[in-house]
Amino acid sequence: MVPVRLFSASSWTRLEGVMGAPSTWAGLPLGRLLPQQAPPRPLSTGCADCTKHQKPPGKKLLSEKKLKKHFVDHRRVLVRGGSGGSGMSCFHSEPRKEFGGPDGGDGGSGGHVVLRVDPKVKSLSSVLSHYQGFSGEDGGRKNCSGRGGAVLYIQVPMGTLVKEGSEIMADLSRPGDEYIAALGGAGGKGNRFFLANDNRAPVTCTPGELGQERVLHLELKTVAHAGMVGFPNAGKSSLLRAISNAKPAVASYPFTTLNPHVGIVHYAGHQQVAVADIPGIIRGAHQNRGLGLSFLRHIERCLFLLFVVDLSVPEPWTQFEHLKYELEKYKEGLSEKPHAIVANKIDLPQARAILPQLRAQLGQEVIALSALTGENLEQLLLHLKVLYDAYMEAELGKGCQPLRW
Ligand SMILES: Nc1nc2c(ncn2[C@@H]2O[C@H](COP(=O)(O)OP(=O)(O)OP(=O)(O)O)[C@@H](O)[C@H]2O)c(=O)[nH]1
Ligand SMILES: [Mg+2]
Repeated sequence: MVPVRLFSASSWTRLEGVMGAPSTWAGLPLGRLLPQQAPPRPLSTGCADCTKHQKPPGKKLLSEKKLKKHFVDHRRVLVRGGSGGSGMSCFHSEPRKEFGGPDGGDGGSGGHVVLRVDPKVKSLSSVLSHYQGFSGEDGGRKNCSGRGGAVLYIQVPMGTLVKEGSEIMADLSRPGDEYIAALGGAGGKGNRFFLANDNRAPVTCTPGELGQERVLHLELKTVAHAGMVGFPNAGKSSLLRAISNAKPAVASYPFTTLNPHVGIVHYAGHQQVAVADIPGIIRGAHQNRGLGLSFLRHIERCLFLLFVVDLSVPEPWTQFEHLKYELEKYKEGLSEKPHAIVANKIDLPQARAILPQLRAQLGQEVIALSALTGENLEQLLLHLKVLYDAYMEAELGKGCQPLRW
């Protein structure tokens, strides 16, 4: 199947801002927008006119370093369910009705605290360190039960792993997934509850229970269909920019990308493949060299991998071997995932010369392309679709619900 659009596709990137607004309107010089000599005003007219000449508001693109501050992939959270309301102790009172009997209502139960996946949330930065659920209301007279506490939802990004101690409690990897982080306490009983044949006028009522209290560790592991793995400067971010409209920073120095970015590639029939740009890996990353292990876990969740090799270096095939080695050292079998090898920077003259040698060394299909000029990007997009279709088929064959974007 042929992709609908090659260079433009809707996407989301981690907390990335909207492109900056143009500095002048419609290319007009500022002098033409503002009168040369403003006529004297008889009265102050506020800013209604001045605002016309102000720059239209627009969000600035966040730099990768600022983005790093916003991108949080670990959080320790103390969650406490809401307390139950207390039961009531009172007696029915009505004119000319003696001994009306106990009519104290039960307290409402406390609200749960629930973690819920919101696809719009991209990092754990919005998750606070402490949550207290809503308490239930106390019971009332005339057998009225107290209102139960509302559920408190904490929105988390897709791919959040919930751990208690070292035990994994939940893996929230699909939109709408929920996990009850803390149960609300049960409401207390009113004195009506204690009415019995041998006790016609109980005064006993019980207080509501406290909500459950837990300390949870939330860990974000990016979920995408394809993960781009490569050395720094291999051109991963440039490639993601070329195939989707995600806008990760591109620069000629290593470790430009500090957080994973996800872009969406659109195909015919509203099919969307999510591709993640993972920060560069170097030799010894599993020993925490370079950016180390902190982001290798983002690769774990990707369903298939795109190894991006830089054709401008003298022996590009060693890059592929080192990448595989690092992945294996991090987690056994990680490099065995379905993958494609992408050789970038084919536009450079030395790259064309070295390509046959790379193919011979690897003995596998290599997609040679240029993220800069757009040469041969179609082959990558077609291959991506083949990998995606194979995954969908396998999941549907197993009776599982495949990950759709
Ligand atoms: N000639 C040429 N240069 C490229 C190509 N793709 C990327 N580059 C350049 O290579 C440099 C690194 O590109 P990036 O996309 O930032 O590389 P990266 O793999 O994301 O790097 P890190 O974020 O540091 O891991 C930039 O100067 C790009 O302009 C290409 O196809 N041809
Ligand atoms: Mg990058």
